[in-house]
Amino acid sequence: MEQEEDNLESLLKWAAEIGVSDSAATSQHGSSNSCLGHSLFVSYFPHAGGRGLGAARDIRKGELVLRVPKSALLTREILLEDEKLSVAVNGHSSLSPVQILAVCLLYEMQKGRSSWWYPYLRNLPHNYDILATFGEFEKQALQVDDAVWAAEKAILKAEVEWKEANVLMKELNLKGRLQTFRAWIWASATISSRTMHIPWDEAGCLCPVGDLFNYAAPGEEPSGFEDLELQSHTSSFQDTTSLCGDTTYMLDVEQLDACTERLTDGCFVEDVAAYCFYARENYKRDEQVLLCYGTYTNLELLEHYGFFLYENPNDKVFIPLEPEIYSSNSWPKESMFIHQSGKPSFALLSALRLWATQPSQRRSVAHLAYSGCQLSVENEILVMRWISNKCNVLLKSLPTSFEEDSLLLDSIGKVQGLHNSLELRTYLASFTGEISAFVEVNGLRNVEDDSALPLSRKIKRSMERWRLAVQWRLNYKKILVNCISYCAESIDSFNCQKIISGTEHTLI
Ligand SMILES: C[S@@+](CC[C@H](N)C(=O)[O-])C[C@H]1O[C@@H](n2cnc3c(N)ncnc32)[C@H](O)[C@@H]1O
Repeated sequence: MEQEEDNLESLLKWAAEIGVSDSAATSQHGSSNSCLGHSLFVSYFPHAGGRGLGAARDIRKGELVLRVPKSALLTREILLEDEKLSVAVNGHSSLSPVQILAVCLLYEMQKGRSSWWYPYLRNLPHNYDILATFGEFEKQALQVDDAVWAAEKAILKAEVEWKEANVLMKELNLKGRLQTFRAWIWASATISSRTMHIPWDEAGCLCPVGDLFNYAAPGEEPSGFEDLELQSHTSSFQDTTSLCGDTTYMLDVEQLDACTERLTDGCFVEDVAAYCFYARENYKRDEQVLLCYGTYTNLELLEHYGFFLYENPNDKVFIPLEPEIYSSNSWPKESMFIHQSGKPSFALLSALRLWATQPSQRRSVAHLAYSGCQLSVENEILVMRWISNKCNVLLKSLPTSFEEDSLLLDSIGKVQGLHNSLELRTYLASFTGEISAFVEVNGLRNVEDDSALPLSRKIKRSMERWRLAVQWRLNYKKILVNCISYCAESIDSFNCQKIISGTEHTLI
């Protein structure tokens, strides 16, 4: 712990020396022991990302809170100034920019203390929980086909990319441990979860100190109109055009445009040749200052960043639809889903209303369906029943129920609090099912009775990924449960309308 604090202190000192600053006054560069203190400080936020940045004072929305000069950004371009690396990389033009950045990163790690980036590199996380790190047990614990496939794809992609880069890593004489799949996953996860967009390199850059911001999802779209759902990634800067007051250190329109394109609250600003980070909202002193990395579902967050949000306004559940539904409308597939709240998306409702209409009548009501109108009480009840039934079938097709998962999650939480293999074995002895399978898979069944050794790091990591998988599927099921309630409430209200109007066929 003390070592970590020392490492962090050296990082902040080094960053100050190279011009990273959270102060608008450029004169502070190089003189301070830390690049932070004016606007930000590093702290630990146990329920929102762990290590992150807090507000050192009250901060107004739109204020510049951190600037990282171009020379401090770790890019392929800078790392390839090393001649040996550059010559070797030149012979491997088939590797992607991200693969090359991964090799460059591992090559830089090999330099150890002699690397110019050492103060930064040694503060990088040692482990990640992105989908590509999931073992078979953890992958299956996701239960939902789409998620299991996403994990399989991510693992396969990492393996293929690693094998492709292997020749280059050998040529560079990387140490054995830096050539392993484990090291590759570490480098890929570092890139996936920490790089920021730069206009001149699609692999992005690592941004010292700037990569300490934890994530907040972009808020609701300003108009609330769901067409915006069709843009898979929206910017949290959309509503900052009304900024007022002292604009000296605030986002100007051009910067705003630049950042909007990049879809985050931070962007590279050419004029000042620095990565600039702006407050996405007003913060009170000591609150965590968050950054929007983009618009992601929970599965996407897990895939690329190794975490997800319990409350994610951009989470979605896709229910399987009959081919005829897809062919009877022109909505893109990805627009037909259920929101985190349980409400069917605009496009899903529109598509189902049309599909539930007699084929001979579809043409005449299509314009109403596409503009979001309900077609008739009967049609609406049919649609709600259909969605509710689909959700029920989907829930029943999964190996465990919402309630069972909640209990399991409690047990995993308790297990994570245990200290050694003996405690673990004793606690888990009474369990069957998935818990028992975890014990088996991790070889805990054969632990000696008197083993009071602390749990291995490997087991703790595996347990954390298992917890993530169970929590993810629980959130997924919660959306389906919410949707069933939403449909039931809608059906009740339509039945009331039917009674009042005395007819089943009126257009609403
Ligand atoms: C760019 S880094 C942010 C700083 C990071 N916490 C650190 O200690 O270096 C992104 C990583 O932080 C964690 N993270 C960020 N936001 C989070 C959040 N809201 N909840 C949980 N973890 C989060 C995830 O592990 C993610 O991959």
